[in-house]
Amino acid sequence: MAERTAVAGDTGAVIATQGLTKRYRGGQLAVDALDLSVPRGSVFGFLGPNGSGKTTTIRMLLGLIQPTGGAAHLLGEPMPGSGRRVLPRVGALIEGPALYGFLSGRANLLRYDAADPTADPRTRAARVDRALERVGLSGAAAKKARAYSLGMKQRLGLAAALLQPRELLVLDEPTNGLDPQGMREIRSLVRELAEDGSTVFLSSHLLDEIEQVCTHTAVMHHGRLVTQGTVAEMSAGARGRLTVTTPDPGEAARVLKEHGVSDLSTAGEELSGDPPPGDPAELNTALVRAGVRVRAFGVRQASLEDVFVSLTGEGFDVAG
Ligand SMILES: Nc1ncnc2c1ncn2[C@@H]1O[C@H](COP(=O)(O)OP(=O)(O)OP(=O)(O)O)[C@@H](O)[C@H]1O
Repeated sequence: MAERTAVAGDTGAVIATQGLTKRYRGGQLAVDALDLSVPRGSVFGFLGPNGSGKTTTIRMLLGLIQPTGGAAHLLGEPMPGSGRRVLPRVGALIEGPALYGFLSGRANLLRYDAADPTADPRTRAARVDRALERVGLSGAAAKKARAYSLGMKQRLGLAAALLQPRELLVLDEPTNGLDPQGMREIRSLVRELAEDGSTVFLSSHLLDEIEQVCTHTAVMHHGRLVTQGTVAEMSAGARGRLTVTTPDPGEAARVLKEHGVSDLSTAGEELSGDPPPGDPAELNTALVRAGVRVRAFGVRQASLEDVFVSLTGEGFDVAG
């Protein structure tokens, strides 16, 4: 789990929404009264199952679609009204980068840079080379983009977002469709970018990705914000899962139930359940006193999945 925290002494939110709402024309309420606050310097994971409203939120934040209600501020400025002024300070990667397959990686970036009226043409080549280097594509810069793997394309998209220094990076499912190696590369790049001082806001439907990379998270469910805060606080706030390994599972289950353990399940010699508040050592003592032979006893730290399940009463269904 990431241990980094937001930059000390600077609590300004780089993204703030108040009651942000989107109802699509067909009547679908995709985002429902969202109050989001993304601290400067955080790696903020916007987590939710498929269809929970993440992309819709990002599109509203970047001024790509109009909200039906509420307000959004990006870097302290109202959106979409201040888009022209704010968006040059924001790098974005949404729904896969738009690339020309017949051009090399470098030529693609040169085009991106040329489309930016604030970019000095005299320093263009150096900027492009630096961005390629940043994402580890210098060696493949002359290759046509259509020959790139999905991970390389994603990195090229990130390079485009990094041509200028950015205060905020907004990445919509940046590891979607990547193999484990590609995912690792993108995740370590995200960490590096954050270490260099950018705030990174990334959406994901992968719980472990958020746990590995992010300092903060907001959890969405059916268009509503379920919770937000630091990843560490959130996991600490939820009670972990108790597991006991014993050759006497029947007797163990009886004792654990009697001592307030709920949602018990047994698989062979292993039992698991939600422990009651208090010191779990008491449960172990009770088992031993009752003559249960305990081979292993532990409380696994709560994961974000436990938090999600406890707050929504539903499993975290990524296909949902
Ligand atoms: N253009 C649209 N018109 C109507 N409904 C839409 C439109 N775009 C998205 N929706 C619906 O709004 C809800 C939220 O979708 P959204 O794409 O924001 O979710 P998501 O969390 O980003 O999911 P995914 O990861 O699958 O993209 C879904 O029920 C989706 O079907």
